Amino acid sequence: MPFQKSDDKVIIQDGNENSVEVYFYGATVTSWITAGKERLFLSKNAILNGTKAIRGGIPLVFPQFGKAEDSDAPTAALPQHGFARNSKWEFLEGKDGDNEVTGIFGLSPSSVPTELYQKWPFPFKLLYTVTLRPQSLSTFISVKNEGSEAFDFHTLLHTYFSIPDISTLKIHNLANNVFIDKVANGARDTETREVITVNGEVDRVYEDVNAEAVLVQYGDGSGIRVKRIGVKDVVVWNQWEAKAAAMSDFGDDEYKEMICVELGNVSKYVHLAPGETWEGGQELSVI
Ligand SMILES: O=P(O)(O)OC[C@H]1O[C@H](O)[C@H](O)[C@@H](O)[C@@H]1O
Repeated sequence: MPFQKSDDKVIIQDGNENSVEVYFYGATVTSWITAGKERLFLSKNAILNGTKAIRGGIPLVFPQFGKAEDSDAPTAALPQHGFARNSKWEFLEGKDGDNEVTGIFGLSPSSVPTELYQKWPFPFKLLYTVTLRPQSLSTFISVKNEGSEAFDFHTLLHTYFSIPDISTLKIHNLANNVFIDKVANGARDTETREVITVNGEVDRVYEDVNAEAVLVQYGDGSGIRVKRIGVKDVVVWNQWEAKAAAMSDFGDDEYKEMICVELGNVSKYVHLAPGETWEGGQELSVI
């Protein structure tokens, strides 16, 4: 059976040691196993009962990344990262294809907690398509404006990768892109490094990046190729020691075992006219 559904999640398997687990809460992918190996990070302190966004895996950001900077923005009243990660999605369909297995999840306003939806009351339909192949995982979002006025949104796949050791991590293919440094009060700069290493807090939004894919590479040369499909920006985040210690749903030392490389459209809003659909996502493949 490729789809094992329980009350709170579905596990999608291809019968060849590859699987992906998706919680209905947030449609959060919490595990991706290829060749018997876990590729995503999920905190040992993650809260999985639907009372807080899941700390790890691939939480979905919509319709606001972070907090809106402009207090007049229609998303200004929303909590950090919007409401998609705090809503219970529907598992709409499972497809068992040739060499791939797909789960499709949906979110409509009626499933968003009322107190959140009333802060951004635009009619929309989100579809989230998760496709497992032997060496890769694709995750795609589509956003449809079902109302009679345009709306603006951000969206992001906030992927937490499980890594053996932050001290040997290398991130490739972000050179020559402009970034916003959230650790330096939003200062703008241009990345000069061909190979990014992480030895302290990092929280950067690389805008409109030039490379098709970012490589997340571990000390032994293996890693994940993170390919952009229809999305423009890449966020790199590791909260490091002090912030990790201050987070209730994150282990004190776990910052050494994870890196977030997040693809989406967050430096500028996507403007969506009535009746229009926007689509974008990522393909993660093992290197
Ligand atoms: O703690 P959360 O609301 O899940 O946010 C976690 C992180 O998400 C993104 O990576 C942002 O760039 C960070 O500034 C933020 O701290």
